Amino acid sequence: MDKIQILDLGGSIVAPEVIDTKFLQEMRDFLQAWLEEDKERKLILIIGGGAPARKYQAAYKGTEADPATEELDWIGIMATRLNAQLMKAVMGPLCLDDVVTDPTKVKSMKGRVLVAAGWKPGFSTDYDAVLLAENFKAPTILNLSNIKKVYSADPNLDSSAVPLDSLSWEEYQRMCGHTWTPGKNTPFDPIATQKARDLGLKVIAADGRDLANLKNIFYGHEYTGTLIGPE
Ligand SMILES: Nc1ncnc2c1ncn2[C@@H]1O[C@H](COP(=O)(O)OP(=O)(O)O)[C@@H](O)[C@H]1O
Ligand SMILES: O=c1ccn([C@@H]2O[C@H](COP(=O)(O)OP(=O)(O)O)[C@@H](O)[C@H]2O)c(=O)[nH]1
Repeated sequence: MDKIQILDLGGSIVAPEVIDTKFLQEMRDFLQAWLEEDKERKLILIIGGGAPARKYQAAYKGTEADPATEELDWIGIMATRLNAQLMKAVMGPLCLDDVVTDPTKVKSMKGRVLVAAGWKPGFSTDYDAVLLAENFKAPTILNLSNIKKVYSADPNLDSSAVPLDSLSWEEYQRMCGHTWTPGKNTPFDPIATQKARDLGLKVIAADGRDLANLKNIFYGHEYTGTLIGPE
């Protein structure tokens, strides 16, 4: 496991319809224990918009026949910032920096944990995670959301979709496309995908609520999830 770990935490994990405070506490305890084992370890947590983003975007969409894409993104960004502020508080003294809102400006951290939120319209927090991985020279992003694996198609729309253990960036792009729409539901967003591919990064997509599985990933044991890239 790398000394610096980039956790791209989907909003569905941090802020689902009802926030699961016990889960947040358990996740904090697990991450804290991992950090305590080695003084050189660090964590960057990038937090998605979750239910508040979708709820507020839906409210705005309800008022407009043709809602502005940028407004939808800004609403989503503000939700990521609220969720990130919550995560920063949950991490307590491990996190000494303010929540990051421009990933291009940050190249170091004071604490053991850095928490980041959305930056500007045009992509999701997956892209912000890629920019932070680039700045901190981390080769892998752990993308944690509400799915156990990436499937051959969206399993919620296609019942014949099969789970995949690994795939290349090219295969992933063929499946999830190249264009961005606010609130888009894909395991990794298309803009982030192109940048991750260009940088030769790896992404492990896994279920963020399964802490036993997360432990397996952190400690290099066999895990349930999908490896995308690096080719
Ligand atoms: N090929 C695919 N494999 C798995 N899930 C997919 C795929 N394509 C689309 N999805 C959708 O992506 C969703 C996960 O993305 P998202 O809801 O944005 O997660 P998060 O909010 O946790 O980042 C799944 O619930 C699923 O509906
Ligand atoms: O840098 C960013 C991050 C987020 N968003 C917007 O905020 C929404 C919620 O963020 P994200 O998709 O990362 O949250 P998640 O789907 O993981 O809950 C996105 O759909 C975008 O509309 C954005 O425009 N720029």
